Formats: sequence, structure tokens, C-alpha cells
Amino acid sequence: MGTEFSKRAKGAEVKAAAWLGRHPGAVLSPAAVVGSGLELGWTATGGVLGGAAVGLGAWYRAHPDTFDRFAAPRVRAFRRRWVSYIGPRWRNALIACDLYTTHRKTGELRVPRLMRVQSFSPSVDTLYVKLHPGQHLRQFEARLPELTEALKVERIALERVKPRVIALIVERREPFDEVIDAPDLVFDTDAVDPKDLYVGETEYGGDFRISMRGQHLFVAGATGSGKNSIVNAILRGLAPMIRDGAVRLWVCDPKQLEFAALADTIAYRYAASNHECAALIEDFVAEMQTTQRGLAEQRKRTITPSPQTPLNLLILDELGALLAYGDSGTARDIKRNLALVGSQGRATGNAMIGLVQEPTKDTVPVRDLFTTRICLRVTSAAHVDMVLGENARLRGALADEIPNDPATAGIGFVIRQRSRVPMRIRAAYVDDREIDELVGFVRDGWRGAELRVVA
Ligand SMILES: Nc1ncnc2c1ncn2[C@@H]1O[C@H](COP(=O)(O)OP(=O)(O)OP(=O)(O)O)[C@@H](O)[C@H]1O
Repeated sequence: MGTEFSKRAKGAEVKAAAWLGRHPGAVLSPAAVVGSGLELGWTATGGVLGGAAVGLGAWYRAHPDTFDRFAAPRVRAFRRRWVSYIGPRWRNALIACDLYTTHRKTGELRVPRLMRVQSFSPSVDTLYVKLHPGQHLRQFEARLPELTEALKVERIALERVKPRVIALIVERREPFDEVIDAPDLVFDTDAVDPKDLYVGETEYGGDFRISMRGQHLFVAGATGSGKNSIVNAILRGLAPMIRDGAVRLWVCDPKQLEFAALADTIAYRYAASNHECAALIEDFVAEMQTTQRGLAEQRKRTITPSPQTPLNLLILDELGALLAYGDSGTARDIKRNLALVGSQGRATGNAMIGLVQEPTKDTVPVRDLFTTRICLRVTSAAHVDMVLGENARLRGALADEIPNDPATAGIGFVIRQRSRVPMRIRAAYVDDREIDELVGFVRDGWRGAELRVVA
């Protein structure tokens, strides 16, 4: 005998009770207000509510950092839950896209329930959805274009969370629709802070800045994703220090293409073949160890970048190629040396920037040596967590969904240091003319070329 199905649907009052059980706040909040009004008086209750609103407003104005970290995601998620994805809208969208099941006997439409909305950033929401028996992630995959239109959003990606629960990662809009100008060259070394270099903008409308002092930067991105613009923006920021010898560039460029302009001009050292690169890295480490000994003799903990004690910046294009394709002895030496730089370079002013096209099993172990990681457009969903860490994609880092189009080059994700949630960024674009300008500036100082220099 099969299971018996009743022809009667569940009672409305039962459904209402279940809904209230799942949304206790919907009853408790008004009840608390009414209770407080009756008990303490309406004026006092109004005062408390008004005070709370003013307090929230003051927090928003006075401490943007902590507000964005703690309050904004909750406030945003609440608003989205009850405005953008409110019951009837959600239900109609899913029914329109055929993403429901029908009860065999009663004919009742069963729409997957929206369990929870998270909104870690202004442009992306994560919706946790409970599937009904008989449904699968694949059905959602097949109807994704329709669902994207029905919910009126830019893009949706899917993840399976656990049995019968999937997550829809909804990108509501593209915050970056314009190319961001390259940073201006600054004339004075004193005006440069290597701990605070402008690289581009964040989706919050602020500057995206990173430190190259005691930090190591890892940038992953498929070909054409704009990896170089990040490096070039950093170099423009450091220009006067490079000119004065307070920053030295050690460049490994196996493609002999991306950084060729720096080769005989402003790079302190430049290497192309795997063997040359390995030797360059060896020298970089040897110099780091000399600095280390010098610091120990002088009983100092860290250097102050200057022409006497420069900040040494190791730029590794195609890190994957260096680690994977070279003969295994060379690759092993490189790995060992990078680990030394990663662990000891902080005090000695030795920093590195590693660029990879595709995170692979060879690059993932060294990834942890890098303190700042950026994931630009990648070709597979699996790459995102490999670069940014577990659950980064689920929390909205849809780097694999960035279109392969020069119009979106330079867009990617970083994990925010304090809150650990992904943030969408766009790097400024440094074109060939601006690279030449940088090279001219460093080589000839301000006298040489006609420069666009900000004093
Ligand atoms: N930050 C940016 N903003 C806007 N457009 C950009 C940006 N960076 C690159 N582009 C555009 O994308 C194109 C490809 O960029 P680029 O070749 O620098 O990418 P890449 O990731 O460094 O590639 P590869 O892996 O081949 O070295 C550029 O020619 C430019 O038109």
C-alpha cells in the first residue's frame, strides 16, 4: 500500500501558527510596544523608540566603520526581507518560473520557502531557500535567467548548503559602471605612505587602499581580468619612493610581456626564464637575511624605508607557472624561498605581489603566505573559495560570474579585514601612456618629461 494522501489542504490557522512560530519577532515586537505603552505609558514608550532611532542615526554618522560592520548588514537584510523578497513577491516570482511543486491530492501549490536573507554588502544578498521534496538545485539552474528577470536583479548564482537547502546569491546591481582613473603621481616621497596605497574604489563608494609594508598581496584573475592594473596602480602610488631608491622592484616576468616596460628602466632586478626567476628570488632572500642581521646588530625591530634601507618589492607574474611548470627542483627552491619571505619579510621591508591566472593545487599552499588576497574574474566557481577562503562565494564573492568583457575588467573581491565578509572592488585602470609616464617620472624625475604631477 502506498502512502495515503488526504484531499484536504492544511488549515489556514495552522499555517498562520506555523508562520508565527518561524517569525516570532512579528508578534513579539508589536506586543512589546503595546505592553510597554500600557505599562509605562505611551510617552515613555515613544521616547524609548525615538531614542533608539536617534541612537542608530548617531552611530551611523559617528562610526561608519562599526556601523557598516555590525548594524548595516542586519538593517539591510531586514529591509530586503520585508520589501524586496516579501511573501507574495517571492511566491509570484517562483510560480512564474515554474519553481514549485503541486500537492498530489489537494492540488495546493507548494513554493520553496525563503528561510533567511543575509546581506553582507549593499550589492549582494544571500537567500537561503528550503526545497520541497521532489525539487533540486538543477531545476533552479535551468530557470536562472527567468528567475533573475522575475526578481528584477542583475545576476543570481546558486550553491547547495545542505540537504534540501540551497542558497541563491543575488547580485542586485553592478556598482561599477565606469572605468576608474589611474592615481595621480605624487612628487614627494614624504607624501607617500606605503601602508596606505590607493588601488581603486570599493562598492561602498570609498577608496580601496592596501598596504605594501609588511604585507604580501595575492591577485588571482583569468587572462584579461585586469590583474596588471592593480600592480600598476601600486607602482604609481610608490613612484617617488622608487625614484629616490627607497623602494626597489624585483620583477619576475615569465611572459616577458606584462612588465617588460619596467625591465631596463625602473626595475632594480628583472628576470624572465624560470631559472633566472629562481636566482632572482634567491638573491632577494639573501638580501632580506642581510637586512635581518643588520637589524639584529643594531637591536632594531624593523626598518624605516629609505635609500639606505629600502623596501624591497618582489613582483611575481604567473606565479602558477613558476611553481608548476618549472623543473621540480627549481619549483621547490622557489616555494621554500617564498615561504621565508612570507614569514620573515615583515620587519625587513620585503614584500611580495603574486599574480596567478588560475588558482591550482600548486598555488593554493603558498596562498596562505599572502596577507591580502584579491580575486578578480575567475573561470570557475571553485576558484573563488580557493583564493578568498571558505564560504567566500556563498557570502557574495561572485568572481566567477563577472562577465568576460573589458568593460568589467578590474572588478573583483577582497575579504574585508575586520568583518571577514567579501567586498566588491574595482581597480583603477593604468593605461600604456600612464605606465610610460611612471617610467619617465622615475627615471628622469620631474625635470625630464611633461608630467601630470600633483605636488
Ligand atoms: N582596472 C581596469 N579597469 C578597466 N578596464 C581595465 C582594467 N584593467 C584592465 N582593463 C581592460 O582589460 C584589458 C585586459 O587587461 P589586462 O591585459 O591588463 O588583464 P590581465 O589580467 O593583466 O591579463 P593577463 O592575465 O593576460 O596578463 C585591458 O586592455 C583593458 O582594456
